[in-house]
Amino acid sequence: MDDAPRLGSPSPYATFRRRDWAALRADTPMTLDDADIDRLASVGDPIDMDEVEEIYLPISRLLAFYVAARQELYRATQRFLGHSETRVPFLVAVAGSVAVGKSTTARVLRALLARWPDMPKVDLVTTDGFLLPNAILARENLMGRKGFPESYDVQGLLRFVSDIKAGKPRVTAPVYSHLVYDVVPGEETVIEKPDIVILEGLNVLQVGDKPRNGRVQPFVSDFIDFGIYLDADEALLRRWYVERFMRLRETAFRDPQSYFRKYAQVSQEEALETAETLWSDINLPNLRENIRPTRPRADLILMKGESHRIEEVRLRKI
Ligand SMILES: Nc1ncnc2c1ncn2[C@@H]1O[C@H](COP(=O)(O)OP(=O)(O)O)[C@@H](O)[C@H]1O
Ligand SMILES: CC(C)(COP(=O)(O)O)[C@@H](O)C(=O)NCCC(=O)O
Repeated sequence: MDDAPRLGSPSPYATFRRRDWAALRADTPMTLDDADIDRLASVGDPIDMDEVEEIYLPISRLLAFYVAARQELYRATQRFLGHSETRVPFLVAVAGSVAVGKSTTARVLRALLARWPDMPKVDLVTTDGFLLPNAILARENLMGRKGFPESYDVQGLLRFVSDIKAGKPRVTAPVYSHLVYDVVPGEETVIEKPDIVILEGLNVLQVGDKPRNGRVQPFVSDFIDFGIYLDADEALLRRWYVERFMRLRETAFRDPQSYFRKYAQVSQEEALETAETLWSDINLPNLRENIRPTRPRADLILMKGESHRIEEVRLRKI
């Protein structure tokens, strides 16, 4: 991984091989069983008890320290201002390429954090709900740019995260359906009085555009308390994307409502070609131009190898 700062200054990250990271679990108890773990995996993204014990329990322990420390900082400001103390939700971001397995990571984290002894309320939101509807993307000639910064309602997403951090008791987000490949009109996710929100998506560590009207543009990453970047080599990501597409042909694409239903009918070769094209024309350029450049902004970088196993962990130490 190349996250070293320029000019020979020391890396801001401490790097761990899997075994060394696993030891940092210390005495964190395991609160999930095999059935929980099976339920949390996504299509084509396997996860097992070893992965939870060796990778995710140390992350859960680390996050407990971060949440307590962040809360103490808020309290300091509130005391200074003479305000009565209120809790401010802690925002965790999970970023990374399409098909890297962000949704599994986000779900496992949610399950672990929700079982901390103080039973925090943990909500999970994906940024795809803030994609512009297909009707607008088509009108703006952006259907081939889904997932790129210009395909999102950035202001809506920004309002959503700033409302959460401002302690608004009820915040809503639009909902995206992978099945119909579009935002679902009238549907929403409701977030009420969360302690922790996990925000998962391609763009959660991105920063705003160039200054406009003399003002620096804020972005979602301004509100993130802890950012995780899930990474893997491009060749693996491509393989996982294509394999998932071919597996979905046997399942989700058979649904008459599926945007990709045509690909459940065509030949294996034609479906493969489509998956390869979606990867090389949309998802790979987006990874290179907009997603991977945000990696050095993460607090924790998880590097996956074959079989989706996390082989290396980098933790920001400065
Ligand atoms: N065309 C599709 N039809 C149904 N489900 C899909 C489709 N594409 C992706 N998914 C599912 O949507 C979820 C999010 O996928 P993605 O945005 O690629 O992120 P990641 O793989 O990093 O979790 C995954 O659980 C995946 O299995
Ligand atoms: C919906 C996505 C943009 C991911 O959105 P996210 O939740 O990360 O904001 C992505 O899964 C996607 O559909 N990309 C478009 C190209 C494709 O069909 O693979």
